[in-house]
Amino acid sequence: MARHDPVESFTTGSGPPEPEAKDDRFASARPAGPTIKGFTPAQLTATAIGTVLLAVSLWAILASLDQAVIGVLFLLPTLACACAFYAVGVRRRMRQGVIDELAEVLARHIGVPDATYLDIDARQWQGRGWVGVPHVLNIQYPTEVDDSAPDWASGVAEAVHAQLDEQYTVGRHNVRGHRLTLRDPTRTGGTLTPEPAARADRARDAVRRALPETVARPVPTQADLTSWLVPLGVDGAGTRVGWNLAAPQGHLLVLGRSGAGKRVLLTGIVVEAAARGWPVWIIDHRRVDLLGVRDWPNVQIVASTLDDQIVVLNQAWREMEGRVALIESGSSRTELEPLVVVVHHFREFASAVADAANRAGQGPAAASLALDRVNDLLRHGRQVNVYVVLSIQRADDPLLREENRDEVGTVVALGRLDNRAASTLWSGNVPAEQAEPVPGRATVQAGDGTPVLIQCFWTPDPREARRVNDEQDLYLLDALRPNVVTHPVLHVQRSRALTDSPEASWRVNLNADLAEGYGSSTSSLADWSRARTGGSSGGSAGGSATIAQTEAAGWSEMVMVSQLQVGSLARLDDDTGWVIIEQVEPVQNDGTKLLIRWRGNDGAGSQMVSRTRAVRIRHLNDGIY
Ligand SMILES: Nc1ncnc2c1ncn2[C@@H]1O[C@H](COP(=O)(O)OP(=O)(O)OP(=O)(O)O)[C@@H](O)[C@H]1O
Repeated sequence: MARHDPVESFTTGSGPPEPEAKDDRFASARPAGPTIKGFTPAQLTATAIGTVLLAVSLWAILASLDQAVIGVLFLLPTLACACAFYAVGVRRRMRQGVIDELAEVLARHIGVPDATYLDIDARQWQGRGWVGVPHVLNIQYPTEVDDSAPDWASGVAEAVHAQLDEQYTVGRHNVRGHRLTLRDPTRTGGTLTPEPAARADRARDAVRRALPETVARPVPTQADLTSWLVPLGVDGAGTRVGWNLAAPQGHLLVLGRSGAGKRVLLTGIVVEAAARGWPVWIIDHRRVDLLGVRDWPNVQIVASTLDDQIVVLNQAWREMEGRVALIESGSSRTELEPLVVVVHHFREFASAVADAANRAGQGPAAASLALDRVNDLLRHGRQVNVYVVLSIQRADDPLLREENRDEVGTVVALGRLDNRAASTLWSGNVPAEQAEPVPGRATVQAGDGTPVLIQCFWTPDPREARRVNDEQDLYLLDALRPNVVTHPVLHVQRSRALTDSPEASWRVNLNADLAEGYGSSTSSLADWSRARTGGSSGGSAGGSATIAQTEAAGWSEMVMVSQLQVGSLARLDDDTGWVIIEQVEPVQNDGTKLLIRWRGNDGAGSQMVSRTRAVRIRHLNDGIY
């Protein structure tokens, strides 16, 4: 297995990242206690309840003195007062909610650990319905905050403007007291924060002119293939924007509603990873979205049933644990090649796993298996070069906990996000322009960098391209397909059939393994990965033994069509299935193709196939079928 040297072209460095240093500037800064001016919502609610009780008691006393009518005359205005107290309490709570959200956004913008480090005193609520917006804001921040930049205060005003959709001017910036006062423009002079709508319109027009609607994925050069930067698309200036696995947080999160372009983007990522010779494991919860890459070289498995998906996730986790053990026993991270684990439609997958666990009568720990495993992979995977690509529909999905967001280096949000989701996702660093409703149009943020608008590369679905016989797409796929297959296909190997009961199935899944080839084989996936990385460098003696064992037993492999021979047992495509090759002839006037005549279970046929297409063959003397 090839070692991965650092690649110079990386902007953020490549190769195994060092653990990041923690920001301890605020270690000694005590969070300011929240300052709530006037009555709290709870006090107002208590007053309302007290008033109701008072009114009812008064009425009861008067009624017992045969003065019920006078009692009602007392009761009605007092109840009205109670309602008013209650309504004011509710409004207070809603205003407090607005300020809490603003504090979250500002905490990220200012760079304090969380919202409790800020004290925001919001006053003069006016306009905008019943709740209103504050026209004066006093923001007290910790002394550790670096507010020396000349545009620091106006930057905060802009962040408040983006969150509350109201213009502010900087009323006063008390640098010594670490207090910033923002006011609405009618009360004080000063520079208005620019209107987001106008800013966004200008930026959107510029981007619309610059970004094309379809950009075919460029065929990787030799230099690209040694890089850990996986191209995602192009920005308005035509510069490639990529996912850098070697960045401090290596994983990738893909967000987007139905039809936004997740499948196309994931197909591209799989193709790029496979071209670099990295193994790819796919959990495709919709079952058919990524089926098109099932026969792609180096895509070891596309798990489309829930049972298989559970096994693949579990095995990815075990693989990670195995790699950690290798590192603990002295191996170097640079000996471990990247393993890319794609979890497509994570929300649905996690829910389905929870349902399966409940059906099987398992406890809450089992129900959160998918979530826990993915969290572990996100947290520790990159230390051992196991990288997760997570796709999910909504940016505000509660499955994406804040700490997960910190583990994910690159986020691609396809399509539009609402303001709230955007400010949470981009940590207050909200992009000036929203993605247009064009498939594949996305906002990308790498680390804490500025989010950029890109058009994701178009990568055809190999199955679909074959089905509709789209010549251009087939040509592109031929060029993208790796010529060398470094990782064999895998299948789920279970100890026995899954027919007994949900409980038995659950247990069998947890103990199931992955094995090479389509048939039964003894080598486990974890062994195989380690074997490839440690084989010659002494990383895993057990792994080397596995390869030898596998080769003695024989296994299926991918070859180019030009390598097919008469008598080969080959799988040309999904339609023909496994066939025996009877003849291989050149095609007249087209040196790029070969005419293949074959015979299968359902009869014989012929087809013209590109010489460079990779097809899977099985060796007739290996005895595994
Ligand atoms: N990068 C792109 N360039 C050009 N067209 C694209 C691109 N991405 C997606 N499309 C178009 O949009 C369609 C829908 O894309 P895709 O299937 O990837 O969406 P999706 O987000 O996976 O949807 P779902 O969640 O429903 O599976 C594609 O069939 C394609 O026609």
